[in-house]
Order: sequence, then structure tokens, then C-alpha cells
Amino acid sequence: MIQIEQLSKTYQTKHGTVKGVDDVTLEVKTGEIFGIVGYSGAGKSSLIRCINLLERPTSGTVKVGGQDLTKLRGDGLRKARLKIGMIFQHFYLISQKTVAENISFALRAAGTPSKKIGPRVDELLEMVGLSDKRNVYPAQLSGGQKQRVGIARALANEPAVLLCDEATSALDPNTTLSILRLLKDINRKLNITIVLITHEMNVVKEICDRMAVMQGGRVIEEGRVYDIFADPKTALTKEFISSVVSFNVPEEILEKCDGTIVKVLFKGEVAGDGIISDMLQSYPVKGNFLHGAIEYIQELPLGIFVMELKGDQADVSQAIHYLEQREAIVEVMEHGN
Ligand SMILES: Nc1ncnc2c1ncn2[C@@H]1O[C@H](COP(=O)(O)OP(=O)(O)OP(=O)(O)O)[C@@H](O)[C@H]1O
Repeated sequence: MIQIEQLSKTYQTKHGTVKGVDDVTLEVKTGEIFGIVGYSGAGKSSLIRCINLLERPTSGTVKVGGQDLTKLRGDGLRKARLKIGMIFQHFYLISQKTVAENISFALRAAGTPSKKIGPRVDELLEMVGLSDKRNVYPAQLSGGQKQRVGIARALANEPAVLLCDEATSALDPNTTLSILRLLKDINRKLNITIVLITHEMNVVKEICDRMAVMQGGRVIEEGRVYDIFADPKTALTKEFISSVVSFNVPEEILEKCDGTIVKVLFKGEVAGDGIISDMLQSYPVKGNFLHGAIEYIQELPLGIFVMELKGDQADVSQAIHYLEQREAIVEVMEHGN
């Protein structure tokens, strides 16, 4: 649905050329929620703004629904953009207009006939849960309500794609959750493709199907959110994951351990603790649990255990091998003495 190919965006500044996006190739499928995560300066905004050509790429192509937007200009581009809605961190509502007027503004701009505007605004307000705020001004709304107006406005012209630029970064955790649930609801009901950029991994964990990690303008890792949480490849991705899923065992506890410390992950419905007890019965090793949790990512369980395994090194190695054969992902964090 969205095909980004060899896309680069460079900026000319008085200090020289800055690469915002550096040779990115990505595909976002129809109807999925795709998250792009990275620290400040990674190139997320530049990339998302190239998707609707708010920024014109320096090179490369962006196809939405098979149409290469980089080939369009003027009216053609304006029409194509109507099929791509966008919401922003700071909402950008018009303060002198009521909630209904903010939404109808988008409909008018797209040439919607007057008699269709009222009913469509009502429909959109109901969708975002703001029917009772029709005639109030943005200043009278909370941050979460403002973003709901932003979402209604972005959906006004029935876009196929919704771009979310740090849409929850100005909101508190509870409001963030309610906006993310609304986005997921809209995605499922309308089959709209959502691309969101964020520096918060919990946002990705909450609603995204697939994700990419950006650093220095490049995509350094991409895949299913669940798979990336289970088996991250790069140090940066691991860092992002550790901000929402902790495998940390206090240093004082680790210092008391003289066995081999292993992190064990079980994907999906596999009952991790059952496999571990099978292992302990089958091999002459002792196991101490130091940390254990079942995380749910997109409603799929991911079992995470940190254990100390004690025994003869050869037996410990065999026990680890047994876990791997039972489809666990095992990482040795510290070898025993
Ligand atoms: N208009 C611009 N002019 C010059 N340099 C820019 C411009 N926009 C972005 N950059 C540079 O491009 C790089 C990527 O910036 P970008 O804003 O895309 O990153 P980001 O991941 O979205 O970060 P943030 O969350 O802080 O916006 C940075 O080095 C930034 O300084």
C-alpha cells in the first residue's frame, strides 16, 4: 500500500548538508498499523513528512496505493493528499473556530457539497466520542479531546492512510492510552492504514503490528513488533525495549550468584515454566528464578525469565541446549564460575 523506495532527504544549512533520511526502503501493508521509532534527530519526522510530500524527497520514490506521489505536483498532488490524513503532536486546531467548524473546514477545502457537511461532521464526532463538544472552542478542550478533534478532521475526507506525527507525545499516560485505543478502533473499523512516528516504545507495543527503528536517517531494524520484542537485533532496539520491558536484576542479587545467568524467552502460547521444570528434571542442574514475567504484545504472550543455572558446566550447556530445542530463545548473560 505504501512503498517507500531508496528515499533520501537532505537539507542545505549554513553549516553544510544534513541528511534527514538516508536511503530508506520500506513497505507498509494495507490496513496495518506501522510504527517508526527513534530518538530525536533520527529522521522520523522527515520520513513521515515525505510520505505525503509535505517534504519533497531529494531522491527516491513514495507510492501510495500504487501512485508515485513524487511524480505529482499542483492539483494532482493536492487530490492525492486528500487520501492521506495527518495528525500532529500539537494538534494545530484553529482556535477561533468551534470543534464542528474545525472539522467542516477540511470538508469544505475538499469541495464537499454543503448539505453533506453537517451529517458528516456529526458522524465524525460520534466516531471520536465528542458529539457533546460540537459547538465548543479548542481552548475549552483537554489535550486528549483536542487530539480527538484532530483525528476527526484527519478522517473527514475518508483517507486510506493516516499519518500520526508524535500524536500522543503531549498527553499524559492515561490519555495516551485512550487515544491509542481510538486509533486502533478506527484502524479495525475502517481498515485505514496507519503510520505513526514516536520516541516512545510503549506506543508501538500498544498498537502497532509492525515497526521500524531509525537511527541517523536510516532504518536499522524492522519487522513484526512481537518478533522484535522477542529477539531484537541491534543495541538501540534493545535499549528501546528495555524502556518498557525490564529484564533487569539488581546488581546486589547478581553479585551473590556464582552460577550461569541466562535470559530465557518463550514465544506465543508455549508454557515457559512447564518447559523449565522439564529441563530441571532432565538435567542435574539447579535453577533459581531471578526474574519472571509474561508480557502481552498485541495480545500475544511473551514469557521472559532470568535464571541462575548451577551445576557442572557441561550439564548447564546441555540444559540450555534443551531449552533451545523447545523453541526458547536463550541468552547467556553471565557465565558461571
Ligand atoms: N528543515 C530542516 N532543515 C535543516 N535540517 C533539518 C530540517 N529538518 C530536519 N533536519 C535535520 O534532519 C535530521 C532528522 O531530523 P528529524 O526532525 O526528521 O528527526 P526526528 O527523528 O523526527 O527528530 P524529532 O523527534 O526531534 O523531530 C536532524 O539532523 C535535523 O536536524
